[in-house]
Amino acid sequence: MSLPLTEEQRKKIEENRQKALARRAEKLLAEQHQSSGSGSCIATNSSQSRQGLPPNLPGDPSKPVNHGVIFMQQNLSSSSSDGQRPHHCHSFHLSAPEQTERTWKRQDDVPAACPSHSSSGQMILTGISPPLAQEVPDQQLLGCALGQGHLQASHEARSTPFANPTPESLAKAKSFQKTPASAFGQPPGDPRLEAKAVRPSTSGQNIAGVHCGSGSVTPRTEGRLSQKLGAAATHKAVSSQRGTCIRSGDRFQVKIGYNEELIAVFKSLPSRSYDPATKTWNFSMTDYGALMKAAQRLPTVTLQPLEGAGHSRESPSAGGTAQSCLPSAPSLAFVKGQCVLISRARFEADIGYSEALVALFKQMDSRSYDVKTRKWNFLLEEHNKLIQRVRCLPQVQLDPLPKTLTLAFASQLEKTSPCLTQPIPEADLSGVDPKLVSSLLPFQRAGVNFAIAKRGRLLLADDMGLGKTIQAICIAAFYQKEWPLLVVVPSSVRFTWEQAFLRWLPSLSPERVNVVVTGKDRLTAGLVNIVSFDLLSKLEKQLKTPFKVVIIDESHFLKNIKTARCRAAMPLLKVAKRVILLSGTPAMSRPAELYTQIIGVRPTFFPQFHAFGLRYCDAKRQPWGWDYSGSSNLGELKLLLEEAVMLRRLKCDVLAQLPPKQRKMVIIAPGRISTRARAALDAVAKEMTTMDKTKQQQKEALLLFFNRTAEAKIPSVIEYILDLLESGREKFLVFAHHKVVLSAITRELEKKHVPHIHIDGSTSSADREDLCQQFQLFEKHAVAVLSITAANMGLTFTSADLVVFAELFWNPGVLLQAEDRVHRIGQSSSVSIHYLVAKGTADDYLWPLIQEKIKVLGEAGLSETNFSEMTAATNYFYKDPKQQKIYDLFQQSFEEDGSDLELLEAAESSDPRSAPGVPGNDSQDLEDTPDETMVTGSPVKKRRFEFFDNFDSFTFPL
Ligand SMILES: Nc1ncnc2c1ncn2[C@@H]1O[C@H](COP(=O)(O)OP(=O)(O)OP(=O)(O)O)[C@@H](O)[C@H]1O
Repeated sequence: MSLPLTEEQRKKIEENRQKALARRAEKLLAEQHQSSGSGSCIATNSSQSRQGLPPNLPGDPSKPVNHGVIFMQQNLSSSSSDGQRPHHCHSFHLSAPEQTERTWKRQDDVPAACPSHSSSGQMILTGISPPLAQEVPDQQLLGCALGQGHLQASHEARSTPFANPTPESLAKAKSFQKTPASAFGQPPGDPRLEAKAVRPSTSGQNIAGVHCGSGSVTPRTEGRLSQKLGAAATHKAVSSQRGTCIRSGDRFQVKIGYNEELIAVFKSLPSRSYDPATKTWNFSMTDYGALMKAAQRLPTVTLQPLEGAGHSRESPSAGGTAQSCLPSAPSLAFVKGQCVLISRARFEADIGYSEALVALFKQMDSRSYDVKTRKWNFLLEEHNKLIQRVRCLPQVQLDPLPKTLTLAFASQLEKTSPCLTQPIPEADLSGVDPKLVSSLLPFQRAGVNFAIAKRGRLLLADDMGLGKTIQAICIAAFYQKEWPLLVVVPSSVRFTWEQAFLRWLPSLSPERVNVVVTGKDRLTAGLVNIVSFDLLSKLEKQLKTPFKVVIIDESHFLKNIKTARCRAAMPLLKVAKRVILLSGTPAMSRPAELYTQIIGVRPTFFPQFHAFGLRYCDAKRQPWGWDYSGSSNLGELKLLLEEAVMLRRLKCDVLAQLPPKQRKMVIIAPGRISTRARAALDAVAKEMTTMDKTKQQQKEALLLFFNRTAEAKIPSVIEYILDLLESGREKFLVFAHHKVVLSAITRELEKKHVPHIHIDGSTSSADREDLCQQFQLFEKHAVAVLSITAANMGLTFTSADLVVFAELFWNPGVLLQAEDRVHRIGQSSSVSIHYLVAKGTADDYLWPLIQEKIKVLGEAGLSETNFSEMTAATNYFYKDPKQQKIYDLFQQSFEEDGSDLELLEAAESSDPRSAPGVPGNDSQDLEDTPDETMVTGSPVKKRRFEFFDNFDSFTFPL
């Protein structure tokens, strides 16, 4: 056991250690000099030294880039081994001799701004060459010494990583402000004491002197640097970092070198803004008083107040109290704020306190004071009067409502309208197809009226499934005289729109509807021209005369102004007379997404995005530019949208008018079917009509056709699902039959990281239940990929209200049961069902077949479905006699007793790739195995066709 060291021995060791550290620092400096030749600092790379110090973010406003500020690393001899920066300055003994131990470096030369520590936790000094240090003005040096001055009273002292002020470091920096009080043995937090402690006195005694007074130091004076420091230490007022406040409009900026404590103060001020160009902070005048007060408490800072603002630190009043040093009125009294709309009739003044202003408010007839918000509000008709009067108050700046708002609410502002809410007049729809008009639900009719009252320019933002299509067609038809009409839609629904026009406007000849399918097509070939967003951007140059009436479906696709689709569409909207934007989710995450849609409808609103961003996106200046991802004044934005741009009804608002189920036939893009798939389909169809086949061969051919259809539809199905997700559909089911389709969908969802579940014939009963529960509980978007035959019964998915059938199935009972996974007890919404139907495939026969069967069910009182109306109205039926033959074949095959089971079994055992004479049999990527091959003999398979015995799906009350 060794004897304890004597005091003298300890001192000696410490002295030697200090010397060694100093030598090492010098050596490092010399090395750095050699390597860089610039005299800049060395950033050592001890991993320990970087702990908790994130690398500098480029342009971080808190980073003292190019401030020309130095910081100091110290190695003092008092004890503290916790490795933390001290919070109390009494452990900091600032004296010349001690400072000779310190080395200095220019912050902008220090990548990590962090001292190195030896593995034992001791700091390795880093530094710059003495000449550089000598160039630094004294007050900066001392400013840094104090500012960074959590001078570590330890051998393990660490410098402050001020280039990377983390929240913790800032918090510590703030806590340092309390140091003076602590230094006097006072409990921290007494501002007056603190102010006294830090305030330079007229006697010339400075804070450094005060602090040093209590410390013991080893007198040792070496070199010019230490002399400077010594001088600095004894002349605090001279040495503290000096800065000035400069007025700039209604704000003021602070010109000063980098100082961590001061930055912490800056960051605590609500109106702060950092200008990376000038590398200065600026503030609203409302924060002036607070800033000066806080700056006065910082021993390291001397801030020259604004001209005419009263006393500065250099000329403190004789009394010497903190308060006496504060700049006084008039600058402090300056208040700035803005008017904000709070209802269709009223606005409030969002502004700080000013006696004169309150006196003025009290003169307004419509004044009202909200005790909760502590703000005054007024009728809009007094807006202009108030603004005029406020302009006479020199210390007040109250910004009026933006011009856009005054235009939108002109009738209230100018008091031209006697009542607040004008009823929307009933539009005269006598010129529109009566079939369409009579089909409109009451809320849809109201939507049409609203649109016409807005002269055909609006954003119709009804919830999904509320029938925006029928309303848009009706509005457009009201302006039929101004056609040709342009309809821009996601490519997956081009043909659905064509069908909708034909369905709702029977007077419109099908030849006059032009669906643009390729980049070679003409954009103006029809009276109604339907084009996808992507093709529009390729074809808009074709346009010689602009369209006067334009519909944009899923208009949130235009949310990003930089996209080609947006660039192509916006000029068209600007010149069109009528603009009907449709979206169930106009903004999915932030108000900025609404901008293009707002100016699409009202091009004069907020001509500059920046003005919109400042008001509604909480725009913040960042070193890399403006950040518009936030939100502000949302109440006002809502009022503006409702007044002049948008109509939005939610499903729950109009539930009573909606049927419990709404089915939609979605004609998916034939263009997406590859040439090879098309050839395979044609070959099978031909074989079905030409060859004299046995019954078995016929069924095989039919199943092959069914399988080929499945693979041909995959790209369109995936496109449709992705469009649904992009449109904000949160939860839905996708049913398919073939494994190849189910797997392709699942793969795509995995690729896109969309939460999903997958249930097919191979999923065990226990897993099904678990997956089902998972889906029910998913809070955000999720897709359930389900086998039509393996998941069509016994499962509840009421947390979704949309079912998509990627494939048709010949047995409508199975389809209806599948629909009822969502439409059942527990469902509180109207359910949408989308059947994806591909022309030129087996769907051409399956779809009418399903209609027929459903009709029979309906006649037997077993179904309330409206399938047939959809098909008949859209002229879906085939006309070619050859097709008739195939249809007959389908019908015969499926109508024979037990054919379902037989066919399915045949399908399960068939391998279309091996079928003779079928093009594309060499396909590598096709897996035609129908679903459920794994469950041969399972009760599920037997049960699935017993739907006629299971009426629950038709009779369950909601
Ligand atoms: N008045 C109506 N009469 C008959 N069917 C209607 C009516 N209104 C809507 N539908 C049907 O409801 C279904 C949903 O309508 P639509 O597709 O227009 O909704 P949406 O609001 O555009 O939904 P999404 O935002 O999901 O596209 C369609 O099948 C449509 O034909």
